[in-house]
Amino acid sequence: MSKTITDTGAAKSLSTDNRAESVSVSSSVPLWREYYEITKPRVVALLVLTALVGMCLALPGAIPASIMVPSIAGIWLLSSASAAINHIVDQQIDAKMARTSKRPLPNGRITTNNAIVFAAILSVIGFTLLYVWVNPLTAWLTLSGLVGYSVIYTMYLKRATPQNITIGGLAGAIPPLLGWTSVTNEIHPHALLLVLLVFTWTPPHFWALAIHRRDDYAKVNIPMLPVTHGINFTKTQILLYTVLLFIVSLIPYLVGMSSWLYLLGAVVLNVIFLGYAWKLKFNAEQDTAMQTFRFSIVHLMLLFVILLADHYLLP
Ligand code: HEM
Ligand SMILES: CC(C)=CCC/C(C)=C/CC/C(C)=C/COP(=O)(O)OP(=O)(O)O
Repeated sequence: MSKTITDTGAAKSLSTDNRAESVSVSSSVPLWREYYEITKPRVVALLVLTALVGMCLALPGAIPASIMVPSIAGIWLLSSASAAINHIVDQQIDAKMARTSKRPLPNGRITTNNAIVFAAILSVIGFTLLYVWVNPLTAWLTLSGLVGYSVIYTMYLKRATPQNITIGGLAGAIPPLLGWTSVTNEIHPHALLLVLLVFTWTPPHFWALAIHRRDDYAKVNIPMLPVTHGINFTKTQILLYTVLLFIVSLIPYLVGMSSWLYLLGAVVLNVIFLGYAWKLKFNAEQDTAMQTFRFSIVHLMLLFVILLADHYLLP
């Protein structure tokens, strides 16, 4: 893991599985950082935040550390493993897309075999932590998230249908339920509501980026919505999903799960999101799609932080 390698343009053109061994490349980036990178750390951090909030909302008081620590670690490890598998499966298309061409696998800085071993180790440790120290329900549900993302979405849906991310989005939406089942061992309707929130948020989150990166996806024949149905149609879908997200965001207040603080936060965040989606559809500038994508991340993060604040400040 301590081997240092260099990144020259030559590495990019190699196409065998032994790229990292066969090329002498140098990079200022240590190897552990390359492994860290294939876990999609920032995506997984937000996923874990939603799991943490799901966990905290399941009980009125504090969560015992004996459950919280193995649960968060297990969800983190299995999500990271699924991201690493996504990097392994997608390395050929990643090599051809501008956004992803510098990733460690297409660049040969990590070999396929080493990435497989890495993902397997993370998976086994993560699953064991959840199964032994949390509960089997959470372990199996988290594993279904891994299979949903790295097998069903990445290997099949992504290449098969422009609805890939609406269906595949379920895997990314499941963490709040995982947090909840960690402490209660049951599937509660309120946890499913949190899943629905992330599920409805995913299409505007991703399609905003897909508009910006449309040509990348077209180049590698990935049937993302802007490629198959055009940019205008995608913008309409984004706008409709942000309206739907607005409505879904009100439900936690309407069913008495959260109180006025959450309602206030949800309304403000969704008005802003709707504003971005409106601008994207009717008055877009060069950077509006990327601004919408970036705001989607802030939106989900703040929405879940506010859910948490509401839960503890206004019990
Ligand atoms: C099928 C569902 C999803 C798709 C297709 C998707 C797609 C993407 C893509 C393509 C990127 C850009 C990554 C990059 O440039 O490296 C991204 C970034 C991001 N996504 Fe998603 N996403 C999905 C679900 C989620 C979920 C459920 C979360 C969290 C709860 C999430 C959080 C993030 C974050 C935080 C980033 C920014 C990462 C960074 O700055 O490096 N995404 N997403
Ligand atoms: C166990 C569990 C809960 C798993 C969580 C699944 C997970 C990590 C979801 C993240 C979704 C995501 C970033 C999709 C993008 O994949 P992409 O291949 O379309 O994007 P890319 O081109 O950037 O690789």
